[in-house]
Amino acid sequence: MSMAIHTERLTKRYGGTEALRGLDLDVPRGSIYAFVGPNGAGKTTAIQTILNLRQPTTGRAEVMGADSRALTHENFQHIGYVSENQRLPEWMTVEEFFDYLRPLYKTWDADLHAELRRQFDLPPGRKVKQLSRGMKMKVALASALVFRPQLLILDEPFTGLDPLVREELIQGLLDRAEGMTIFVSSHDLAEIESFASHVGYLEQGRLRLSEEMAVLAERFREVQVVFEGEAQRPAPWPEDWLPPETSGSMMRFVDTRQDPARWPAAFPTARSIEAQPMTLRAIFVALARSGRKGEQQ
Ligand SMILES: Nc1ncnc2c1ncn2[C@@H]1O[C@H](COP(=O)(O)OP(=O)(O)OP(=O)(O)O)[C@@H](O)[C@H]1O
Repeated sequence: MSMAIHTERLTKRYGGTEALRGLDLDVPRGSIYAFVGPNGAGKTTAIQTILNLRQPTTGRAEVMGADSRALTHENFQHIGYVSENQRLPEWMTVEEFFDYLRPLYKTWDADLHAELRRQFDLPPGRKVKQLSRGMKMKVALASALVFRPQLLILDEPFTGLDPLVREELIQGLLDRAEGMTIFVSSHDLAEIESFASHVGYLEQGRLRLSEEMAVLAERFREVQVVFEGEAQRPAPWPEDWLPPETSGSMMRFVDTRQDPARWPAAFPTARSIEAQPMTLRAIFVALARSGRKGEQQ
């Protein structure tokens, strides 16, 4: 079966800015795929191109087996999309908005609508423009879940929301996740780490890594080396170790292919070598820092 999302050498140029530079992305069906990366890495551009809201400069994308440039109303019956910048019809009440959407979807689920309304505590008679940011995101998410899409694409759904609202949104999402593919871009790494099955790290329009979250967590280790005297780095520095930070007799680096057997040979004058697992946030910071160093070289 095809991937939920598949892109091949996707590029997108805005004038002189290359937002996507040959993006090859595969999102397995049924996964909860976290799409992360520094500001300006191209996440929103990738999402908009995948959804045919923007045209690629070169390359192609497929969504649930269909070419992104040929997506029809029929395809969008199975694709939900919620974005941080989404505009909702401010002049409508919450209920009018749902009444407006209902006839557009064959798979609209009235029971699920009632359930979401209860779970998210949506005020049916309130005008959208009078809702708080968190409430608006709940309305947007409910409107994307209620027709039971096969693929749900979320672009920064948690930005600017308080921790309780985030928790409620995530719960609302996970309660309905079965059988669905969820592709979510976010900077809220602690939240993302708690529920994503896969992660892709985008850097300057290209994927630097894409894998199962558990594999990533197993692969990355922060290694701290304390030396007898001055810290000494091996030459050449291994390619799969991120650049070290050194202070006096101490060195810290990230081994991206956890391989403790190599450490003693690389640091013959070490007094101690200790390694720690890393959170997704720590992995992100290490990758972003090394990406920035790479840019400066
Ligand atoms: N409409 C546009 N016109 C010109 N440049 C754009 C446009 N939209 C995005 N860009 C540029 O393309 C690059 C990628 O932007 P994009 O918004 O896709 O990144 P992002 O990863 O979603 O960033 P963030 O995490 O900050 O939301 C950036 O350099 C941005 O300035």
